[in-house]
Amino acid sequence: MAGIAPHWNEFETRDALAASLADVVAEVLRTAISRRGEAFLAVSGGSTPGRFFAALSREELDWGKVTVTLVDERFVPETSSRSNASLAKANLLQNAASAARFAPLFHEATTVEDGAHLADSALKTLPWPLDAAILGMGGDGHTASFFPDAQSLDVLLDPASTRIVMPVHAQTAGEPRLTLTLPALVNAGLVVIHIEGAEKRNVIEAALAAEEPLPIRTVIDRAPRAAEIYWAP
Ligand SMILES: O=C1O[C@H](COP(=O)(O)O)[C@@H](O)[C@H](O)[C@H]1O
Repeated sequence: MAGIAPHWNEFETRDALAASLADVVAEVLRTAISRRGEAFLAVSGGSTPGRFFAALSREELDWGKVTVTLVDERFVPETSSRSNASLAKANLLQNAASAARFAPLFHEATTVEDGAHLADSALKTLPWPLDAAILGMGGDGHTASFFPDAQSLDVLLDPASTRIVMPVHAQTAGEPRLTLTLPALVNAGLVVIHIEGAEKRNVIEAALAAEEPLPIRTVIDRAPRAAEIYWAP
């Protein structure tokens, strides 16, 4: 199923991208606060969002009315260097944004399945839909934790899923993971795919051209509004 074509936003530098994306997301959060009294944002982990986090953390808005969660997480505690929660807390929930509430995906549990149930219940109490989902993408075409080799990928990408958080097992992912489901992500008011470098641009262009979609293509195709791709070399 081909969906709405994404909209490309291209920048000469990664700093320019970060500043522009931070301005856009801050405005989305301000508008949500004025419309419904609160705002809800999901961000990615990985190596890409650092500059964006730093710029967004300095935006002036009523951060006390903002809830921040993650699009995905490794099944590791915040003490791990691989924790996306610890990355977001150290880089986004700083400066003005230190007043925001953080809703983690990781919960102490014996299995990632139990942890995902705990996260699902906790996140169901939050003000859905997301106002903005800021996705990244790996060089293999995964986004959130929708890895091409994930077990039951079709369940994770089920547009009719009633789950918000699901466990993920994928050989290429390293440890087990937790991910927001496809509907939880694509129904955000703003869906951004933040990628940097020629290699990732090639991956996304190939995914958009290919017959057999990679997970990134499924997310783009299932978004009810055009996904916004933010790219810099
Ligand atoms: O595993 C992950 O990787 C992707 C991409 O990360 P990057 O280091 O290539 O920027 C990220 O979007 C995702 O949230 C993260 O868990």
